[in-house]
Amino acid sequence: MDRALARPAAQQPEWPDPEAVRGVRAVLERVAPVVSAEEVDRLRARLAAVASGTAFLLQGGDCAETFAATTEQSIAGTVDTLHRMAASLESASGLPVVTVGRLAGQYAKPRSFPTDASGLPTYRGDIVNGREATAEARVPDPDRMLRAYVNSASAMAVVRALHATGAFDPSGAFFTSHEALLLDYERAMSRVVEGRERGEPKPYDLSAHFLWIGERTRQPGGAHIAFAELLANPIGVKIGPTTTPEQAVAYVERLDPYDEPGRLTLISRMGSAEVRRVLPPIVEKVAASGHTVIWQCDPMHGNTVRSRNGYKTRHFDRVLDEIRGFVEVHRVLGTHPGGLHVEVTGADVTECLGGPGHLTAPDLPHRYTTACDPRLNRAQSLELALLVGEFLRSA
Ligand SMILES: O=C[C@H](O)[C@H](O)COP(=O)(O)O
Ligand SMILES: C=C(OP(=O)(O)O)C(=O)O
Repeated sequence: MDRALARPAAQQPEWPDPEAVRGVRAVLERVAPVVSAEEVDRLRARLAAVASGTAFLLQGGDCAETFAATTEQSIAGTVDTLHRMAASLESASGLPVVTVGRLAGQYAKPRSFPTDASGLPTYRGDIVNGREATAEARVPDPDRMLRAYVNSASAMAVVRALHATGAFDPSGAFFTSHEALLLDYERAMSRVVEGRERGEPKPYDLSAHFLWIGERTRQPGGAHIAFAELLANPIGVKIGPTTTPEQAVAYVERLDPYDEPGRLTLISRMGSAEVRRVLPPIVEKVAASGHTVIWQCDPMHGNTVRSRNGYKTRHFDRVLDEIRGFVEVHRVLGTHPGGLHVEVTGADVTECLGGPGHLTAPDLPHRYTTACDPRLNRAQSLELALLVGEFLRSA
């Protein structure tokens, strides 16, 4: 693992005190994991069905969880929203839905610029620095990794308790995920587990069941892909509009060398204007490679715009249109439009435009609380699931 992690790693904080980072890593290397290897294996088995076309994957939650907002109420709101979305998708498509939260660990954010509009170092998620606009808050603090671990473990305990009460269908097993971005944290949460995975001991990143590599850190020569290559977890890779079919095949060959359905999810986030043009040659070339990946649509990250009153936002109609394009592409090519990856919350926020409340730019300031990118609110999320269910039924 050390060799993989010695490669260039994009989007890492410049910790002021490397010795303190080593100390925190040493603590995290000994803590009880957030999830278990058995649960990770169970998710892989469920994802194998998605890859082979007999199930659907719904993944969603906050863009950036924050320590302050990791409350029982907010977790329950997100979990409930995802379960309701899953129920709509399941009844429309006739396929069982595997539900994976972007929660209990989604604390690190890749950013477009190293500084923000006021010239301060950018906020990189609560696991790295503080959101407050002061130079002091923005200094990367390795102790935040300990707080992220504690919050993730307590969020996971809330998730388990919610499911234990019988409030949700017990067959709708709930798994967790986040972007494997902050390598100091992810490596420290990895544990070599004996006797699994072809009988060989293999590292599991037990900070979550499913980890993905983001659009900004998927460089083939970089540390993130090399790290993911070593893990037994199911892995996702975000692929944006600059991805070539050859690059997609290279990811598949490296990250799924034994062609194990459920191991790799390619998460396309092309934007509604590009999906119908860019995705088909990628899908064709990957299909021709003989590997069975999960094709998942992230209709959020390619459709971000700035509103005229200065808010980062996304329009419900563009989000929906990217999903429609994604489903159309797969229907034409005979592949399975296997999943949806969305930024959603159970709260009644005003961050994305359109949808059932017909939100417009002047509505955005009312309840714009995201720590990074805009999320669909509960009503928008449920409407989206209903409409996507219709595409899946009629396609
Ligand atoms: O969630 C995705 C990225 O972290 C986010 O879009 C980056 O946002 P920025 O362009 O404001 O840095
Ligand atoms: C950063 C993210 O997306 P992307 O890597 O696709 O930009 C994300 O999903 O939080």
